[in-house]
Amino acid sequence: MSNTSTTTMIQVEQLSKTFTLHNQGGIQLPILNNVDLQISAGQCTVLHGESGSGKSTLLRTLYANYLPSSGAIHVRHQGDMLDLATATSHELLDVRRHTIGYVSQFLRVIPRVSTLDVVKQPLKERGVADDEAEARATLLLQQLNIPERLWSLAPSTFSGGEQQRVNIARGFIQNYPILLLDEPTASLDQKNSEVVVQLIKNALAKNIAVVGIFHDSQVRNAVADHVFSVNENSLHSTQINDQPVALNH
Ligand SMILES: Nc1ncnc2c1ncn2[C@@H]1O[C@H](COP(=O)(O)OP(=O)(O)OP(=O)(O)O)[C@@H](O)[C@H]1O
Repeated sequence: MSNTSTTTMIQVEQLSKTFTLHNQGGIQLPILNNVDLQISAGQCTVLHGESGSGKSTLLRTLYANYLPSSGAIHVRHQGDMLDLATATSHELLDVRRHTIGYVSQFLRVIPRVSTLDVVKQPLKERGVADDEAEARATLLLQQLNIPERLWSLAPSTFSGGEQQRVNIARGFIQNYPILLLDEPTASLDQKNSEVVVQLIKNALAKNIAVVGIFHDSQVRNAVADHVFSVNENSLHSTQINDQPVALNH
């Protein structure tokens, strides 16, 4: 599943994140402590660790949802390395438009916006012609088994699994060089999980760097090139003689 490219797409250095609970007496919650991590093009890095260890916090910090307390997150953005910890808000928006895609577990639904438009939006924002955006959205919705009768409806009334698939279609519609996936198969049945595995493999074949959290061990083992253990702050390869190593928790 990986190719030979080793272009570094994200270099995390000594990243720490402490939450301060301002409405609870200013209590400090240290979550990430001096994390070092390198993410390469064309490879899938899985964040692993027990519940509450900080996997989602790390993923969100890589998307600049959270500002690091200290350390650096150097991202390859349009040929240069940009530190998200010190980037301007304008630069962060540009990174999100062109370089990093993020698929959260839950779709943020906008009332009255159709499924097709929700999926097309990232391409439209980049000025891609409507017929091209529509063709790509249609293909992804078909692949993800969203019935055509739902495409013109706003996804607010959809089931959890349908909403998650719309969100995945939206995340995969553009070939972001870096794709962050937070439990993309959490609400999906096996058939649709397999579609997501295939989409991830296709992305890796296009040299996209994927970072994900997958509680489903089958999905994790099917896509992981490396596992980053958030508890131990260590990165290890999962490939031994081309056989992924099973992680049982
Ligand atoms: N915005 C926030 N403010 C305060 N504390 C937070 C915030 N986000 C996360 N935390 C805390 O950080 C810790 C790590 O949470 P996080 O969601 O990153 O864990 P996780 O490893 O993804 O867990 P799970 O596998 O259960 O989803 C938790 O104790 C959580 O309560």
